[in-house]
Amino acid sequence: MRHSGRCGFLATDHQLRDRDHWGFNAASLVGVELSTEAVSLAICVFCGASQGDSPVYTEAGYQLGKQLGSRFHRLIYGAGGVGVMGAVARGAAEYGAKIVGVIPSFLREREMGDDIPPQEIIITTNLAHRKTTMMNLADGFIGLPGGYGTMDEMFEVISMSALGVERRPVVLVNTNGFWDLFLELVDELGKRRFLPEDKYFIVVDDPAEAIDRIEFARDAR
Ligand SMILES: C/C(=C\CNc1ncnc2c1ncn2[C@@H]1O[C@H](COP(=O)(O)O)[C@@H](O)[C@H]1O)CO
Repeated sequence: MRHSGRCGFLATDHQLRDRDHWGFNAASLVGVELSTEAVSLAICVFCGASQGDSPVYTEAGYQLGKQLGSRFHRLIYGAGGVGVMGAVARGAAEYGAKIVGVIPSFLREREMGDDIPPQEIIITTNLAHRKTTMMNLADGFIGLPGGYGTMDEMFEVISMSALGVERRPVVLVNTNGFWDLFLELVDELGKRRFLPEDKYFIVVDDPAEAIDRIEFARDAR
C-alpha cells in the first residue's frame, strides 16, 4: 500500500463546484489526500459480472485495480464482488485505492457477493440511474471484457463521444483480443457509412496503458 505519507489537502466547496478549476472532475478530490507529484483521477471501469472462459480476464481486472491503487486513483465501478468486476475491486483495494461502487438494489444479492472489498456503496433505483451516477463521478472510462451490461455501458459513452457531448477519454483494454469483434463491427459500420470515420475510443493491450492514456488526457488539458 502506497497511500501512507502523502501530503494532502482537500478541495474546497468552491473548487468542487467548478469543474474547470481543475480541468477535470473535481468531485474526484472529495476526501482524497493528494501527493505533490500525482493528482487523483476518478476512473470508471465497466466490465463483466462473469469471469469469462479464461483467467486472463480476471487477471487483467486485478492488474487494472492494482494500477489504480498504485497511482492513487479512485475506482468507480458497479459494486460487484464477482467476475471481472470483483477482480478489479480486489486489486484496487489491495493497493489502497478509494472505491465507489454503484449498484441498483435488485442486483445487490446477485452481484455483490460475500467478500466484496471495502468501498463506499451508492444504491440506485435501476440500471439507467446506476450508469448515469457512475458517469457523473468519472474523469475517464475504461472498458474491460464483459457481457450485455458492459456492452451497453461502453456503447453509451462511445456514442455520446461521437455526438460531441462527451469529451472524457474512453479506453478499451483488448485482453486476449476480446474487443476485436467490436472493432470489426465498428470498421464495417464505418465502411457502410453508418458511423463517422473518427474513432471515439482508444484501444490498448495492457491495463497499465489504459491508465496512462487517461492520465495523458488530463495532462494535455
Ligand atoms: C439500458 C438498460 C438496460 C441495458 N442492459 C444493461 N444496462 C446496464 N447494465 C447492465 C445491463 N445488463 C446487465 N447490466 C449490468 O452490468 C454489469 C456488467 O454486466 P455484464 O453483462 O456481465 O457485462 C452487471 O452489473 C450487470 O448486472 C435499462 O436501463
